[in-house]
Amino acid sequence: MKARKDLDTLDWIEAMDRLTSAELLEALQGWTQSGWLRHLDAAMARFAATLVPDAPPIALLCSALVAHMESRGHSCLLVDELHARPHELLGWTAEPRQAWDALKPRLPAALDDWLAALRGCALVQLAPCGLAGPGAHLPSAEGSTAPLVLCGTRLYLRRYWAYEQRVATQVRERGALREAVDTAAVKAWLEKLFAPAEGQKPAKGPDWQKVACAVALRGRLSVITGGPGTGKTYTVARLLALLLATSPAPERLRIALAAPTGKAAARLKQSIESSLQALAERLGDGLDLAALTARMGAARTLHGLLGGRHDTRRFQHDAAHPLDVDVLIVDEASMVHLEMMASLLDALPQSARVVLLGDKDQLASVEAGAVLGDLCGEAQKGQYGEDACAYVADTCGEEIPGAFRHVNGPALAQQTVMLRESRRFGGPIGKLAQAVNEGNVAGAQRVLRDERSPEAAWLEAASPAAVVRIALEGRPGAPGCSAHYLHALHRRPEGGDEAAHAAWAVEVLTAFERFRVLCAVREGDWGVQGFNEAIEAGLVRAGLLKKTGEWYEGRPVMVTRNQAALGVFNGDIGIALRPAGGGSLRLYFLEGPQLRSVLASRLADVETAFALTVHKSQGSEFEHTLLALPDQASAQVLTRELAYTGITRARAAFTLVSPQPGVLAAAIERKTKRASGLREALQG
Ligand SMILES: Nc1ncnc2c1ncn2[C@@H]1O[C@H](COP(=O)(O)OP(=O)(O)OP(=O)(O)O)[C@@H](O)[C@H]1O
Repeated sequence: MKARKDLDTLDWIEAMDRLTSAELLEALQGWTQSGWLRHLDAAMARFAATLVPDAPPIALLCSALVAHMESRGHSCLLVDELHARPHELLGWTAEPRQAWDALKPRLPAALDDWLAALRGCALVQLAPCGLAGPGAHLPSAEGSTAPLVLCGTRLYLRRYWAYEQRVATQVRERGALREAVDTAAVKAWLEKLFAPAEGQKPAKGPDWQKVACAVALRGRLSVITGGPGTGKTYTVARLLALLLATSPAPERLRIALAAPTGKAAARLKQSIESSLQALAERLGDGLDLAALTARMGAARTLHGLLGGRHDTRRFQHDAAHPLDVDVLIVDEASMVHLEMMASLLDALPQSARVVLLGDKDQLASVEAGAVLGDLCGEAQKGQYGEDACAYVADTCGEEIPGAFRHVNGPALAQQTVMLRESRRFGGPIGKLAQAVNEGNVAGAQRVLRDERSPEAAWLEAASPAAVVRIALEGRPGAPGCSAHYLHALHRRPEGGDEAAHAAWAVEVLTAFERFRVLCAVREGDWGVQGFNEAIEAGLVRAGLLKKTGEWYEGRPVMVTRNQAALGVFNGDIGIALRPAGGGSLRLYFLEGPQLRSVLASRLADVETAFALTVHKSQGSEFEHTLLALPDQASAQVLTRELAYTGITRARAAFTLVSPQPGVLAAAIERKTKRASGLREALQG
């Protein structure tokens, strides 16, 4: 009896000490003021408390943290991870870690209690794990307005759960649709399209490019992944030719090209066009590839393609107003976030084919989701089933090796092909990228320290001043630096000759594209802002730039907001120049070979672009890329994907600059894991 009484007392003391909702909201407010959470995160918890006044504190805490995790790119909050490893999940060290540790004893101790509290709370709707089933992917279908959705131990903001369900449904349905294929005709065409050029050795093992082409031909959705220079666009150009050759009504084939940024879209178009041109020269009159090129039209940003409207998440094109296309090619798919992918797939007519191209190992989108990574997580292994192997044998005359076969391979794996041989990188940069990608720290360090290969170099214990020096003077053995485009700028033609002026502007812009400083972070001496100021000041000191105000001739800028009316998009990079014959500064952009300009004073949302974040550099390449890795960046920033993406922006030379050698190892060892239920939803 006494023991019972003691227990009651303990329970009572424990209950007295339990955190109240008011205390939790106050703690969140404090965390916001300390900069550990965003204001929006704490506001989410307050909103939840208003919506459901008796919501338990753990539900309010999770409301704030699910919003916080979304801002860090996660589609959901892993409640079990939060319970078991809160510091790692939140990336909190020192002070915030102590704040969490002080709060934790006042929360229920067991994960089951957390989950029970969430399940019993009116803020939370329960959903099955995996794909919720027909109709259930529409949030309104359940008539619930709960702002959170719990699937097992994954807690979502309702919107993100709905996006994930929409993407999974679309991918599974489209991935299973097969087009009728005349295998004999396709085989004959593939042989022509992929015939090795004179003197070229045939591919060792299966020609994955050919396989990718055949696979994409028979499905309504396919994924072609591979590192830089593995021939993704080369392959897709051949797919378009194959579609033209085998379509019953080729003259009516509507093809659209798109990418997340304007720059990537322009590059895709240029690359496909040059591939088609080379192919046309080789094939002669057999196929009217010139007509195909003409019909492709401009490559668009995904935002532009879908008809993005100002200040709304909705697009002109959606399930009710689908896109007018038969074939959609989307490049740089690793940059496509979950919400955009849901909108894109919704807006595709059932009859259309979509081909996603991208490098699954690159940084995922800035916004939440890691869709390409989730779609082709197992691409390395192939996992082709009997039917796919037979189809490949019939159309490509290729035997898929046993290592890439699987009796029960996932459905999407049958429509996914990984290209494995880089045609661009063979030397040190390729080796370095591979070592980083494989998590091989010693291998990466060896390449960077090998003085016999100046293509890749490492200033291991340097200061930010070393970066500025290279930007100004270059590095021996590496082409390009920031000063070079200014030498071009000073060769400005006299007079008002428009053609001479345009040729000069192209020369300046092209020279600028040869070199770039890439940073892991935005702020501080090692960040984009610090380097932009320091490089600009250095160029002024060297007499190469005259800074006459915010806008000055030669200022390179990146657009930071879409301004469709002006034809400029987030991520576009231009240089301020005076027009032919003088006048107000205009911002000149190069899209492929096309030059265009906008009055500089009309552009408010821009920033100087001597240095960029690695994120913003995706979809671009520079002859010489300098990657500056600080040691003070938060753990989430310095990752393997960041290092790999930075390195693979380099075409001919790569320079790594770090304040101490350990930074590289730390980055390589930290592989990003974005919380998402997409892989599971695609399978279940
Ligand atoms: N099978 C091949 N035979 C000959 N040349 C090839 C082949 N595949 C690709 N190439 C060439 O290799 C280069 C890289 O190809 P491509 O641009 O298609 O690669 P990618 O994967 O799209 O690269 P990135 O990711 O950088 O855009 C191009 O010059 C292309 O013409």
